[in-house]
Amino acid sequence: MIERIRNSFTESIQTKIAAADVLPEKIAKAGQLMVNCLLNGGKILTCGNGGSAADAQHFSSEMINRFERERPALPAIALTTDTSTLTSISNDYGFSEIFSKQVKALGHPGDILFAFSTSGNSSNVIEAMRAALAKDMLIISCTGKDGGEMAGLIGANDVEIRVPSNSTARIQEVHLVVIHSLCDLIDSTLFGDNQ
Ligand SMILES: O=C(CO)[C@@H](O)[C@H](O)[C@H](O)[C@H](O)COP(=O)(O)O
Ligand SMILES: [Zn+2]
Repeated sequence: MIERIRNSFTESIQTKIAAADVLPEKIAKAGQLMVNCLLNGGKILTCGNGGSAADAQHFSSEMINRFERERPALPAIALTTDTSTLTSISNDYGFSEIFSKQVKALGHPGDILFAFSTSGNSSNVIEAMRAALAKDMLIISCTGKDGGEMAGLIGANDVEIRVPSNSTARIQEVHLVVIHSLCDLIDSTLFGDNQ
């Protein structure tokens, strides 16, 4: 038991070290896109399944409420939380449309879709990306493994932040660091260096 626990910590640390080598430029570009979006009056829509749904909500709550300092509320919407909307879309159309219908309803040109999927192959997240493209929104994706089908939907102005790992759990653990890095970039760029 103790050895298994130690292995989880070691693997998580090693994945984060590998990610620190390859992801900073992608995260910096994503942070700049988010800052530009917010300065232009846009908002950020987030989505994902399971642990990635929690990640989507984690990010939007830090935008709407706060991260590490007092500052104005920032506009973000997690598309994972309205059970009436989620169940009715699933029931009437199908699970793969639960996010895309919300993107069609709420998304505007210049808004950002922040999409989480460790495999890059969740159909509802893929459909959300397609809906965002049709709305002239930008896409920032947090993925892992080989990027899946989502990787093929990323355009020149979008950003894919792909964690170099094949483990869903380890990928999710790095996604949380990415979320907090983005919050820090947004706050420091918009409201000054707090360090
Ligand atoms: O949190 C975990 C595993 O750590 C799971 O709940 C996981 O999020 C679910 O299996 C998701 O459905 C996986 O979807 P995805 O990351 O491949 O898009
Ligand atoms: Zn998990």
